[in-house]
Amino acid sequence: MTITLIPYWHNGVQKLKVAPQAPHPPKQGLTPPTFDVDVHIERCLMQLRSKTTNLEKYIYLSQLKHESPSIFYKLCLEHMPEITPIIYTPTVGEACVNFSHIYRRPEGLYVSIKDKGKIRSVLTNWPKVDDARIAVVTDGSRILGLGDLGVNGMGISIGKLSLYIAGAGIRPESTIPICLDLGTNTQRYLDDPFYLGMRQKRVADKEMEEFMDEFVREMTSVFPKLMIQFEDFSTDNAFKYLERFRKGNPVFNDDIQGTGAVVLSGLINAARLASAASKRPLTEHKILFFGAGSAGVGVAHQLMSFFTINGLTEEEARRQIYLVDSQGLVYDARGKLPEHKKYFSRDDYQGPPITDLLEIIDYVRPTALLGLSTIGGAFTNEVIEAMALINPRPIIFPLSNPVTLAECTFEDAVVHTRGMVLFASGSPFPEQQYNGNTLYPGQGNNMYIFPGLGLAAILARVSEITDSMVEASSLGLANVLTSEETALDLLYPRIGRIREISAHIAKEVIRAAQKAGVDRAHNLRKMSDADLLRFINERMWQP
Ligand SMILES: O=C([O-])CC(=O)C(=O)O
Ligand SMILES: [Mg+2]
Repeated sequence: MTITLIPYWHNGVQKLKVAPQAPHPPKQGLTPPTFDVDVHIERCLMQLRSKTTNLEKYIYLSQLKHESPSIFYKLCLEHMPEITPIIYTPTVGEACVNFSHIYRRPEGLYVSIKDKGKIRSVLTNWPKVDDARIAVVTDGSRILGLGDLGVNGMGISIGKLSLYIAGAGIRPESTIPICLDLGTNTQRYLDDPFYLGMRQKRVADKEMEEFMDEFVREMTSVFPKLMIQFEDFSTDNAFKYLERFRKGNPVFNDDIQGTGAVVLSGLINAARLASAASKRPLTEHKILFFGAGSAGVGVAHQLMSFFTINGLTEEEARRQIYLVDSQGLVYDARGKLPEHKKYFSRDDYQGPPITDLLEIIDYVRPTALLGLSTIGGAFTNEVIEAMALINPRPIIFPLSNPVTLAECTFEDAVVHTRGMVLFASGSPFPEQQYNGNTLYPGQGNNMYIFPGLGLAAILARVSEITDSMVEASSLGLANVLTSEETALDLLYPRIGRIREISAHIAKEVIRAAQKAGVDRAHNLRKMSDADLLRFINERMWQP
């Protein structure tokens, strides 16, 4: 027997290890005579395409993932644009709504309010405690724009982690999808005999707080190398628990910070393209937020920090931002406001309340209109035309998920701006033909950010995730476009390049972590950028 040595990196030092022996060929007769993996990927694709509904496709893929993770992830990587909308937004939304009906087998970890006081004993039941590096945790209270889905929210934790594995090469056994069952206020589920969660209303704030304190304390103790991504908590709790736990723990909130980073990145590239006509840098744009929940306010804060880094005072930066919520323009004289909206409330408007979006556009004259309202179709043709009337290249981002809740379609945005729109949505839309040109919609979804950010957090073993790291992920994404992509007016890179994109983002985030002094893998500090990038690529799991 010959022994082959292969080089690898450990703590920044190149070492050698014995190459694994080729697996024994399958015993003759137990597989078909001419089985071939590459042909099998095509076979799976053919089987997938034969399903007539998206939900059936979702079920097919989750069975495939269970039976053969390597084939599943190979399929994902080779056909990212086709697979992503099934395992993730928008189909994952439908899968969550129906989760208790399509349920096949346990996947992930359920921690319920009845475990309060003994959460540790639930966490230690996880079969791969030592491998755990990343958990996506939801309480199901605001799944995409679909509202309180209770324990059915598990589907979103599973979907996000599939993208971590496919998009950033996190090892499958390092991931833990978690759903916290704190009850649900959705009566339809409480009445549903198939519903898999506790049949009770959501617990009161104080009880949730005690539960969350115990949960995070035990998570960091049972899984000391774990990063936690909070996902789809209702707005108040999203802000509250991010602030409560982010100091000294590697936690981040995908809806506030991930969405903030991805939208900033799209705005940077949109402003670059728009400036050819308007000569206006992003810092001079006026941004109107239609929707003031966790995502809207998260994006507004991300934008603020970009503005101030680029020379505006805090006051100047704040003046560029206008929030609209369900009661119209957010301004001081309107009366009491929830905490997360106060900072952006306008003091230069005295009333009366303006609720009509067209009137608000007329008053603000925004250069960019961002939809984070979960009100499908809120950007009517008149709204789109109004934006086109005041901007040569209007920036219109209907970001609500899933696709049915998008504020407008790409087609409407193209037609009513005569092809001039700079567009990104949260969920995917098909490209459009206009005047003989193909126009491409951007997908401003946090899926571009979290895989690379999480990979960086794991590799650099960070003690916390700073604003500067989130900012670095955003700028990293904005700068990763190829010249071919820029020439096509794309705002985001093609999703098929996700591994390359994630590696680049991870490098930028690790550098930011080092600057902030929150990295614990000090050996990465002395690597050159090229070595760090190679190290990141080598660490990615390959199906
Ligand atoms: O999951 C997605 O597609 C993006 C997201 O975080 C959300 O909409 O809550
Ligand atoms: Mg989310």
